[in-house]
Amino acid sequence: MPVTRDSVLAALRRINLPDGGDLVSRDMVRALNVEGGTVRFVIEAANAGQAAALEPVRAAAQSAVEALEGVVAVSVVLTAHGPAPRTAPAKGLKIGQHPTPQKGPENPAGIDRILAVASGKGGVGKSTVASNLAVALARQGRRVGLLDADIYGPSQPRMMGVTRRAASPDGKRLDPVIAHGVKMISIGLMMDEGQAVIWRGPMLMGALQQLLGQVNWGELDVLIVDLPPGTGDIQLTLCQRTHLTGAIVVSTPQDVALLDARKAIDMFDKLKTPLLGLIENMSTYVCPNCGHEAHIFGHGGVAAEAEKLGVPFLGALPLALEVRRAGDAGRPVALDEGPVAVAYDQLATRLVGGGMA
Ligand SMILES: Nc1ncnc2c1ncn2[C@@H]1O[C@H](COP(=O)(O)OP(=O)(O)OP(=O)(O)O)[C@@H](O)[C@H]1O
Repeated sequence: MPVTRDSVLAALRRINLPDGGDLVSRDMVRALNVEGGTVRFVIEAANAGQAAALEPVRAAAQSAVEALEGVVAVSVVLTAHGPAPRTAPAKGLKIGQHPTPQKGPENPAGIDRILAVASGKGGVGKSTVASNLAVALARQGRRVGLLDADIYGPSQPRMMGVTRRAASPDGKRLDPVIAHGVKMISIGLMMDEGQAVIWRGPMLMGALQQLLGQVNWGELDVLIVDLPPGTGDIQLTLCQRTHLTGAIVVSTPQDVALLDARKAIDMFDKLKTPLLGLIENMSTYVCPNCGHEAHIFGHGGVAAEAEKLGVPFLGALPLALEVRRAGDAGRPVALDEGPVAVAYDQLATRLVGGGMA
């Protein structure tokens, strides 16, 4: 018998909440979607504190739905309706200082690999790729960190759906926040939205050094670093102060983006950082209404460039409305099913298979 919306709701009515009522009577089930044997829904708590306490309820809801006849896969996400209370970093820890001397390149203890996601030009989807790749790797069971090194324009808090501040229990080191199974840190977790960072190069370099070394990353298989666009101080600091496993360069197929991508590639070459490959983002657009395929920014230019340079072409990612929506909603598209999620899963598989993540 195929599973229906009603049978899912009936199962959820049997999940009681610690403070009375059940998930349905308390109106906490959102975005219930039943497609074939796949069931997805969101449990929406009133605030982040309640959401944290409801993890056992989420697990019980997942098991109850999985047990229904006809169910093949279940995805249950716990979110908070309101923003979490902002806790300022403890006194004594200030991000933003001049760099401290370092003997040579070194990786923070416990981090096996560091991958940089870079682009020459802004707005080509580098942060989108970084967050989705992080999530796709975490879904494959890798222990993943995500460092938002775009100090002037941090976008990972929004893309990963984090509104709380990073805490520093001892005033010396920061705890990363955990979102969608990924440990994340960003200067955006220490500032109010709309507040600007106005630092010169040395301060940026010092801040990056802190975000790498003064964060309780724990054991990570891979740390993904979302770089700012271009070829500036942050890129230089990362390449010179760590042993980077390698860099992935994201570009759209447009000539003007490729021109800048070439500069980023040249920079990694000069800094002796291995280039793991190129990704073509916003490659094709398939109209959801008529199925017509359009190439808004061109198509195939990045693959051709990769061939010319003799570096791997890691894949083409479509221009899709759900990618933008998912980024804005703080829930990377790679968390769900669908063609874009499959593309990210394949990219993650390729990197894991090659020992790069
Ligand atoms: N494949 C895609 N399909 C649809 N929208 C996309 C896609 N990739 C990125 N976007 C959207 O394009 C915008 C820019 O993407 P993103 O912030 O990832 O680019 P960026 O290269 O990191 O930019 P910046 O230079 O600001 O760091 C975002 O709104 C994002 O949601």
